[in-house]
Amino acid sequence: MAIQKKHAKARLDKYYYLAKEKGYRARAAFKLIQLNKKYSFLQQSKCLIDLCAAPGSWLQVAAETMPAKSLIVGVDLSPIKPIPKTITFQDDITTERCRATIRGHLKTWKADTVIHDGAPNVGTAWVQDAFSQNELVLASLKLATEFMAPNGTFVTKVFRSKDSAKLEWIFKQLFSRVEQTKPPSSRNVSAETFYVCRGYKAPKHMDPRFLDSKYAFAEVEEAAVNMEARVFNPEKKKRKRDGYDEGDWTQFNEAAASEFVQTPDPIQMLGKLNKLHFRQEGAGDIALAALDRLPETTEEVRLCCQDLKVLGRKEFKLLLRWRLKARDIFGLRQKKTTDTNATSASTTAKGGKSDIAAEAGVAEGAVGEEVAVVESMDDEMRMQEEIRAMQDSQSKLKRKERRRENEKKQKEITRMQMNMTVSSEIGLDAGGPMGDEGTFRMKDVDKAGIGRQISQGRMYVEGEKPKDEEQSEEEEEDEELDGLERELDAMYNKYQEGKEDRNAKARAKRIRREANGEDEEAFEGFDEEDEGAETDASSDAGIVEESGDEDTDGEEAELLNKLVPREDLKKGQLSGRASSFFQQDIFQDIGGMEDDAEDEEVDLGRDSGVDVGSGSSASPTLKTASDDREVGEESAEDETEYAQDAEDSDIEEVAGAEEEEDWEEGAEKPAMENEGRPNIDIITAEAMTLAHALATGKTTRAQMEDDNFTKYSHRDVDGLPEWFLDDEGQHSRPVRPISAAAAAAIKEKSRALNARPIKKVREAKARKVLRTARRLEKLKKKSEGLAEGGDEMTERDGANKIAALMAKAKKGGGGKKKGRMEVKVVRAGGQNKGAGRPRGVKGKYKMVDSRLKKDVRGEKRAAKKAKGRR
Ligand SMILES: C[S@@+](CC[C@H](N)C(=O)[O-])C[C@H]1O[C@@H](n2cnc3c(N)ncnc32)[C@H](O)[C@@H]1O
Repeated sequence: MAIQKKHAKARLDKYYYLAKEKGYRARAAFKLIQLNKKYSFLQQSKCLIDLCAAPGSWLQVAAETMPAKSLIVGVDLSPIKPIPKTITFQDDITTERCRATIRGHLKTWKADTVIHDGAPNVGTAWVQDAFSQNELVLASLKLATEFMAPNGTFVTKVFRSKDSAKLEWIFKQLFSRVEQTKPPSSRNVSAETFYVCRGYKAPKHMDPRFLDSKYAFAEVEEAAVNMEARVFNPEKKKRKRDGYDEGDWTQFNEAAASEFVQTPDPIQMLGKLNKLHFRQEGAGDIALAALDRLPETTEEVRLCCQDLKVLGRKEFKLLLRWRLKARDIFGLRQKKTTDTNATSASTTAKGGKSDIAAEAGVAEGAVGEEVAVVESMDDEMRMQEEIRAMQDSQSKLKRKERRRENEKKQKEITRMQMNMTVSSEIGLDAGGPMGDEGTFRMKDVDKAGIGRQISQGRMYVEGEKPKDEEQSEEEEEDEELDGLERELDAMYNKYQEGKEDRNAKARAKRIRREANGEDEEAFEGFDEEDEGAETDASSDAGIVEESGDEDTDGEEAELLNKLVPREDLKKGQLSGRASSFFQQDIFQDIGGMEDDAEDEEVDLGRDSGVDVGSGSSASPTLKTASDDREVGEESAEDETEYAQDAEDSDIEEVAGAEEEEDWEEGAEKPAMENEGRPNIDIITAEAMTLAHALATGKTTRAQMEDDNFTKYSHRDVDGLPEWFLDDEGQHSRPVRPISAAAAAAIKEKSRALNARPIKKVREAKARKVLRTARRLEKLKKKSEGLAEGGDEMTERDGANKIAALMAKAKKGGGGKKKGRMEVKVVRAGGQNKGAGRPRGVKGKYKMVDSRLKKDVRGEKRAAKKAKGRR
């Protein structure tokens, strides 16, 4: 009972209270108000019928919105208390009697609007409810078609269910504009939705079965069946393609993989579903069986189908590519040129070979409702079709593999050209470019003509040199693949957009990624991201490339080109991330950094503010990467935080620009230095560790340079797809060791940042400082005046006055504000017994009694004890 009460209470939302306040009989009034706000049908109506109108809130809204002297008729199973300007009666809208009564009230009039908010009386199961609600809708539509004027508007509530699509189809036959909408006042948890059907076509003749629930719901499905397929084979079997089963409102949705192959909108499907399955539920599911047997349906594909929600770009493309292949094989895809496919398409059209193939005519580009049919077909022909398709796919696969192999080898050669690798696997024999000593000689390459091939962007291994036809075919295929790649990219972006529409988190993630992406690009050409950050940081810490260094040759100069003095960084030679990082106000006015640039490397550690000696040992131990992963992650997070802070500070700068100008001499500016040292804990823990190691001689610069040559140093990014680079950027990066001291410093820095007051507080404080400075300035002028006016007052009087003024100004007084009035504490009891002001007490007073005092003290003691125990 209690639970029920709570539930009922929870339903009392703002619309309930609003309805009460406005005098509407039900909160439902707001649904009509909101619908009318969107479609403005009431203002233009002179005659309205409200079907299922009790208790009458829609009638109330209609009466107050429609023009004066309009005819408004309302009917309901339940009695409706009289409403001014309306006619109401009690009846069942599905009966003939109700129809006759309406006719009696309307006489010769025709309704401009028919509204229906009927709901079957609750208590039955949901499915049952939905069905009778749909019946009610049909009954109301039937009345509407009888009493509505051409071009009239019909508004009805529909519960979302399998049949709502059928209802929509019926509406669309009778009205020129049909829109489905859910007004904000309709609870989200409710399955109800509203259809606003405008422009009644008023057909002269209508089959009575059209609006009969017994036929109507079945007929719609029939009507939507693919007409072409029906011509070929009148014996058709309907396939369940109209969404999910009724009442299936679960979060987990799956569909047969064959449906994914057949759907004209794979993106929507991937976005909606959790899983694609290969379960063959009936013997008739030949499509699924054939798909399951395809060699293209690899383990990887199956794995991707298992959980669609975790698909990344790569997997997403894999599935789409697989779908396209399957569609090719089953003849579902209309290929542009090749004869084979043209033949396949024509045979499909003529004979309807496989069940999927039969759908080819429906599949691509079909808009709206698509109901597929399973054709009966000759088994042998189907087998032949499948065999042929498989053979096609096999030969294609072989060609592709061959090409891939060639590309691999071509890459291998390019790498060799760059002296990156000495490979014996590139399939080049003794006459090849490998010299006697195993060194690679470009001259030999040229002799073999390989160079020319490379420059042409293609490399074939001897003995495999393709014929001209094959080459052109491959080129064609290349182009097609490029196109496909672009198409897949576009599809993936569309899918991501859809995901972002649904999910704010995904949106935020993308924005963050985009922001970071820009910066990552800035690091391209050097090593990878982290190393870039490291060197940036190092340069900030004052690591300077000594121009005349013997060790530094051209290559090293390139490698170290990020180790530039801070002034250069300031001049805008920073990477995107670094510059946004250094825009933080924390970096402004940092003294000593310029000096650092001229200092020896060894000064680094000291200047960096890394407490070299802190910790138990004089030289802090370098922890292993895995030990410090957490810290590393934290520092990465910190960086993002900084980047965001940098943005914030930009905004603040704009906001505070005026105040900045107001800074006066002598006014206290926020300290930018940390106990005289520059706050260089701005850099990452990794960079700190590095600087520290350099400062303490744990590593040398040469060693550092060597360390920069890692497998991440030179990435061959040419021709690599974007998704791959995305993944690489995210996961393939070196993990550098971080010292305990650096980790501690970074943690401390985070703590300091977190402890920073919020912008508003900082602004308020700055304003206060500014005000004080202004007051002091004013006072200075005043005191000068006083000192000069020595005739009237003695020197001492003048000094006293100035001192008093100064004290007042510092206290913040001097304005109109009065000082706080003192509150006198009076002990209750004794002569202060009884009500009223105690004798001899003036101004504000507070009565305390000893008991209360003791109680308060006792409570405090107890709380302290409890805290101590914890
Ligand atoms: C949600 S209420 C309507 C509220 C109404 N629009 C208002 O603003 O006050 C649904 C109404 O449909 C009525 N109803 C259900 N089946 C009906 C039927 N067969 N004939 C007439 N009214 C029916 C119920 O009696 C109920 O009052």
